[in-house]
Amino acid sequence: MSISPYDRDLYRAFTELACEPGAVGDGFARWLGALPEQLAKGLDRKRHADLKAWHGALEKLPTLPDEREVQLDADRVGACFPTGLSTGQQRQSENLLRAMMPWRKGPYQLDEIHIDTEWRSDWKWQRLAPHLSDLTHRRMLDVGGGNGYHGWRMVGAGAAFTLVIDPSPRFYCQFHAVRHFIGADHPQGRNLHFLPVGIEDVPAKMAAFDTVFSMGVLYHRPSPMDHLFQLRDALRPGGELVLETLVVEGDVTTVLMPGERYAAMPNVYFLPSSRALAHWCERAGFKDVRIVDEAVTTLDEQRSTDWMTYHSLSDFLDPDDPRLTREGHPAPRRAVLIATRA
Ligand SMILES: Nc1ncnc2c1ncn2[C@@H]1O[C@H](C[S@+](CC[C@H]([NH3+])C(=O)[O-])CC(=O)[O-])[C@@H](O)[C@H]1O
Repeated sequence: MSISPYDRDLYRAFTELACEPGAVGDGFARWLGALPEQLAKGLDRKRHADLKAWHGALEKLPTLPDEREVQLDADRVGACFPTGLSTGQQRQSENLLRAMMPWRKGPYQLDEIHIDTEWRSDWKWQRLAPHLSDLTHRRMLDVGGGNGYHGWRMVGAGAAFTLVIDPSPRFYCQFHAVRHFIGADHPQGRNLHFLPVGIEDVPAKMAAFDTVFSMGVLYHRPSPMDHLFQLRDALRPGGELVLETLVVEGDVTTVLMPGERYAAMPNVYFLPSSRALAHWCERAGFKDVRIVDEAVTTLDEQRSTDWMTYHSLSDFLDPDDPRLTREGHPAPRRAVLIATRA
């Protein structure tokens, strides 16, 4: 079996974790066995017609100077090079990064290239970060982590091992492009891993992660309680869940199931009130459940940019009443919930 250089550190980290005693070792040993098949399926060029072009762009990124300054915090996520990149390297990098558009999650600063993404993902992090347990030395899983923006913030906050899973092969390529700038051999570059799979591919009853994030995923799941059970089972007892999803206003019994589309998105199933969401989490085996943030998404946080030129939130709202989506539902409102696995 040949392992792509992009996935070498992923295998190395899984192999080390598979040697740990108890549930962690057992869970990662099972997952390690499934990795070749999962990677082959997630990166199957027959299923994803554009993958060849994104992969090609990734492979053409120029070799960068070893000396770099990595920053993974509120001011910037990215790296710069004290010796500078040549104009040719800057231009080539920017063209190749643009070949992976649309860039939805970020922003990133890769030397002088500012990737102004559709979402200000840093604002979401800023809202939830004060409520997290100390991430130092923790083992993290980010389910549906997009191109890895929040994963980099977890590494920046001191997490030991962070795994982003997301079934999008475009996000896999974007992640590795950012990692190329941060440095695959940089201590922080080595701590973040990406697997192009969905939550359904996480082995059953891992009980291995100290913290599990699921942000922007629950409303896409046709069976939200099953999603909560899967998140619970990935956590060790006492581990922390960070759950962010679309909600509606209402009491503990309120839940909206929109029609075929919600804010133009297909595959949106259940939008509970935040109190109903907390109740679901308690029923799923979580304790100390608390809603730490609830806010209507603003047009400054999600918008079209030079790096994501398609329609965005303003196009999905009722032009006469921005409190409603164009389908007549309440406009997107998101809650962040933190809970502990009982
Ligand atoms: N079965 C699945 N399992 C896991 N992930 C999935 C699945 N199906 C789709 N996804 C992925 O879930 C992500 C949802 S976006 C949230 C990104 C980030 N977390 C954010 O909070 O900004 C939604 C939003 O824009 O908020 C996408 O990247 C999908 O590819």
